[in-house]
Amino acid sequence: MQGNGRFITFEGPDGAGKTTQIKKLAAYLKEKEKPFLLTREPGGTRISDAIRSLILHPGHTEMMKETEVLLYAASRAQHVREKIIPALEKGVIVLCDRFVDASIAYQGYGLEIGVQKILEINDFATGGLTPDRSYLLDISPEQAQKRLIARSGETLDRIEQKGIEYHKQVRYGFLELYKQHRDRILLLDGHQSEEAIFSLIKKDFESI
Ligand SMILES: Nc1ncnc2c1ncn2[C@@H]1O[C@H](COP(=O)(O)OP(=O)(O)O)[C@@H](O)[C@H]1O
Ligand SMILES: Cc1cn([C@H]2C[C@H](O)[C@@H](COP(=O)(O)OP(=O)(O)O)O2)c(=O)[nH]c1=O
Repeated sequence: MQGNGRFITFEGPDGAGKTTQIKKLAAYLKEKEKPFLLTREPGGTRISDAIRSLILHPGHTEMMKETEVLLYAASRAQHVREKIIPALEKGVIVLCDRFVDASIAYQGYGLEIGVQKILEINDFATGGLTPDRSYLLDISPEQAQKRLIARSGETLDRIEQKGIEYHKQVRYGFLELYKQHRDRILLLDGHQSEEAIFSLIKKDFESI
């Protein structure tokens, strides 16, 4: 860990409820007057947000998987150095919607690039920064798809548009990560109610 802050990430397939839960934890910290930073990947800085638009653009169908991996890592490198580490050094609690685990699940497993390659690239990108705690929301691809279509009837981005097989592979990747990092990752069943999930997160957060 860097500095005195705590680095907390939220992970899981699209539609699992990460954004909902991270906002609840942020509201809880605000109420307790604890300094926190709410951020997300890809994004979080001006440069990282520009990279996000490049990656998720629905028209960029010709994007090579190697390009995709490096763009996520480039976005992360900027985010870690410009925003996350300075906040941790000031003792701020950093809540981040997705981090390296997402690259392992989506690109390592989903795009079949392999975990080792993703780890090498991301180790360079992050300088070895690892979350203190990660909340992994698990959900079936079928349920996730229903939620995404219901969510404001928005158009699905380039990743969300990929088929159900890709998303099954991503979910499998996240569950494999959990098996290897039980000390860092708390697995939560995303099919439960928002309140039930948050009470588990709150209880865990208070204990770390
Ligand atoms: N536990 C839950 N049960 C039912 N619907 C949920 C739950 N959590 C989130 N949702 C809804 O599902 C959709 C996706 O949730 P969101 O938090 O945006 O997921 P993510 O950030 O993981 O993609 C939203 O419309 C949200 O209101
Ligand atoms: C951070 C990251 C995200 N992604 C993907 C997952 C999402 O489909 C997309 C955008 O993430 P996100 O903004 O979390 O989308 P959502 O709120 O719908 O869950 O980027 C990767 O494939 N690799 C990564 O390293």
